[in-house]
Amino acid sequence: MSDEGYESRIIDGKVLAKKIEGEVESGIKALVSDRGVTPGLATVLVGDDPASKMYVRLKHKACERVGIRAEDHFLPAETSQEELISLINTLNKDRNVHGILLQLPLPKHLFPQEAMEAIAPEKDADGFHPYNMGKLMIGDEGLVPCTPHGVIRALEEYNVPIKGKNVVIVGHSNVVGKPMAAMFLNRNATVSVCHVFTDDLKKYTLGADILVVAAGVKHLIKADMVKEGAVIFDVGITQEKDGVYGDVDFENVIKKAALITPVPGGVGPLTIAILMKHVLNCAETNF
Ligand SMILES: Nc1nc(=O)c2c([nH]1)NC[C@@H]1CN(c3ccc(C(=O)N[C@@H](CCC(=O)O)C(=O)O)cc3)C=[N+]21
Repeated sequence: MSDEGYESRIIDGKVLAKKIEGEVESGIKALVSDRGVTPGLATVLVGDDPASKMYVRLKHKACERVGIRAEDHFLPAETSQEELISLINTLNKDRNVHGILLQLPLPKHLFPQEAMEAIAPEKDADGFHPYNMGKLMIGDEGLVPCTPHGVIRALEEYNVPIKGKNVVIVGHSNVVGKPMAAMFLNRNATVSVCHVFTDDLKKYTLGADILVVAAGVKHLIKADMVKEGAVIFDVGITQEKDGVYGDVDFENVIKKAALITPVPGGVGPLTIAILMKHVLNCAETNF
């Protein structure tokens, strides 16, 4: 690696996202011409949190690029659980809606778990429904969460072996850490999941051949915490006035990493491209 510049160590999420979106676009063209079906994604946003609004907008723009019909359902912050479930039931029955995305987090008075369970499992583009999560857990990967799916796709793209490798995941959320661990276990990696209560984080991260960090703590991972030659995915996003920061101290950690994702321009665009792929998959299997 010493004769290569740092550039080559960077996993460019935008480039990979473009490739995936190209595949999705072709798949959609085929579906439209073979069956006359245009995939549809319904996004549901409750309340007007600016970050959530931006993420939903990014997803709609991606839909436009690949040829997915996107509908935007905006509910005011004071919406009741019953009203939210009622909208989801309507979308479940709508034959032109193949994927449903309930943007998280929800306002505090609502129950996200119950709302996600209301989504028809076959329309669960996010892969958050307990049915899809359960299938993932037993090694039957259908609709899986987009970010972990994107990480696996990137490893495949760069021919990084997984079987028998030491994988360390920092963060045990239902949306990233837990499904990520299941996907690596399904591929026979040795998996450690660290989180806020982990006693000595560095002890684990130093042993990682593949490190996935999804803690939401700016620059949590420093250069002295990673192994030389590690492959590192930074899932964190901390928005500050002067910019967006990841969970990894990129400038310094890149010197030791074989491959690393930047923030922004890494896992984020990849996640959105995979979401597009899932909507296509939903439309292909359920029209
Ligand atoms: N049901 C649900 N599904 C989600 O997939 C979901 C969600 N809720 N809630 C919030 C998180 C966050 N998320 C992001 C996706 C893309 C970028 C992304 O593409 N970011 C760009 C721009 C970053 C910036 O400028 O702030 C980048 O990283 O380059 C970021 C964040 C999806 N989420």
